[in-house]
Amino acid sequence: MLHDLRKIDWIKWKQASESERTQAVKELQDMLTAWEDVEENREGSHAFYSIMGHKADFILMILRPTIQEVSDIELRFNKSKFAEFTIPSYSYVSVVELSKYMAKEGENPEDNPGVRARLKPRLPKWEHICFYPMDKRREGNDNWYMLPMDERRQLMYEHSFTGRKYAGKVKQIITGSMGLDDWEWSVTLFAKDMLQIKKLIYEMRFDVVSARYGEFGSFYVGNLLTIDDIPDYFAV
Ligand code: VOV
Repeated sequence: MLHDLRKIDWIKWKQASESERTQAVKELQDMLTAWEDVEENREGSHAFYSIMGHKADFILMILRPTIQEVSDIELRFNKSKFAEFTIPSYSYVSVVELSKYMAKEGENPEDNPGVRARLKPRLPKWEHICFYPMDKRREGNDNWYMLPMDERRQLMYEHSFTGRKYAGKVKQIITGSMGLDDWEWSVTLFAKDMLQIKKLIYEMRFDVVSARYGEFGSFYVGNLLTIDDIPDYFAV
């Protein structure tokens, strides 16, 4: 998975001719339409959201079965007319992975339909997004990686208990990035009501796994941008 966060160079955008802007918007819409087909065929997924605040103007998330496919999309995106008006502000590379805590002994995970669906997630097109990277702490007595497996499993169970209270309200996509990027996981949350994200994260702060062992990077939050919303969003 690639999280690609960029700013729009609004000055350049406003200075461009009407026909250049139209071409750029159309190229973006065409790319999103092509990715929707990929998603329909269950060969990947994507998300496109505007981002609030100074850290970025939009986030593009791309999920594909192989890293080469993700790279190709990034390259094609960079070569588009639309990308000429963007300035990279953050990016994150990670991979969908199966839990070591929930695995059932003796079961081939590929035989479990729930597991197969987990390996090929379809990002929900809910109104709001929240993305941040995180680590598990390794400091003095608070070293997650020195805890016995049973204790970690119990703490993760408590974590999932809090999370499950938000079923239908917040959907989480946790992807692993050890060895791939600067933090250990990316956390991406989707919600129909942004306040549910805030409530969930607040409640989780009291779970030992977050209170004692969680370390967090910058938070990015924003709103869904559909293909039909795009012309209005970029109208100047
Ligand atoms: C909708 C909320 C929600 C739910 C239901 C949920 C459930 C679960 C389950 C069942 C599991 C374990 C198995 C697996 O699926 O991997 C996890 C795992 C994980 N989680 Fe989670 N999580 C949520 C939400 C959720 C949030 C908001 C965060 C950020 C923490 C915070 O304080 O800001 C988070 C983090 C993680 C991480 C980093 C891992 C991997 C830990 C590892 O050491 O491997 N998570 N999570």
